[in-house]
Amino acid sequence: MSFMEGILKQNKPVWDKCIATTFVQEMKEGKLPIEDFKEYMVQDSIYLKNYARVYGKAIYHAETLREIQLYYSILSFVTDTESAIRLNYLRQFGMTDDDIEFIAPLPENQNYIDFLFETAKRGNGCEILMAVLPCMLSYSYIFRKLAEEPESLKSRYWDFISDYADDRYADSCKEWCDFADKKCGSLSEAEQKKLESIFERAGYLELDFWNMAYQRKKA
Ligand SMILES: Cc1ncc(C[n+]2csc(CCO)c2C)c(N)n1
Repeated sequence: MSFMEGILKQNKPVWDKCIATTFVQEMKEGKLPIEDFKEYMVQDSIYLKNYARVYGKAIYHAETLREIQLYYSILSFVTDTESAIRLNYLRQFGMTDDDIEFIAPLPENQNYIDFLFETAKRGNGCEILMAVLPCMLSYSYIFRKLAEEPESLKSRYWDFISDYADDRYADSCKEWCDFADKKCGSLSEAEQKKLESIFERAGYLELDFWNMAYQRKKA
């Protein structure tokens, strides 16, 4: 089993917990109140802007031109492709990316951003890669599972679900895993353990993010 295959296997339980959150289940069923989805979209816009900043440091640590090209292809996905549906929703809410600049991140979001920045500040290239990968890989895993369920097709959020469940997106995830295997797969066991713990930590922060809107409602 390759380094990344091992990591994916280890992290499936956390990603399944993400699927089981009230937020994700209600999104699949189409029952999620639009106000909750709005809060998620606004928070996610803040998150994505900060997520993109971490790639600056990843590129700084890059060892080859190929690596730089891979990082900026991911970055353009974050700021352009991924943005299309998000911007569409923001428009429906009467907002643009400029409005996002005035909104504060909720604590769960801030925690995740702090973790990304902390890893970017102190970590090496592999460590930074482990912090940013779960975000991409967990979404493909979660949304492909959702899209398999017929209920999702009828959900008002189907455009959002199908976007991340896309086959081309899954292919990109496979490429990013192959890259991570090449970059980090031959490190010492101690170093790989450290990378695994960073990846796992990011997975739990993803789970907190999914629980965020629901937590607020309960409070
Ligand atoms: C909290 C949070 N976590 C993950 C994603 C998903 N995501 C962020 S960047 C990216 C693709 C990079 O090519 C993907 C799939 C999100 N939107 N918000």
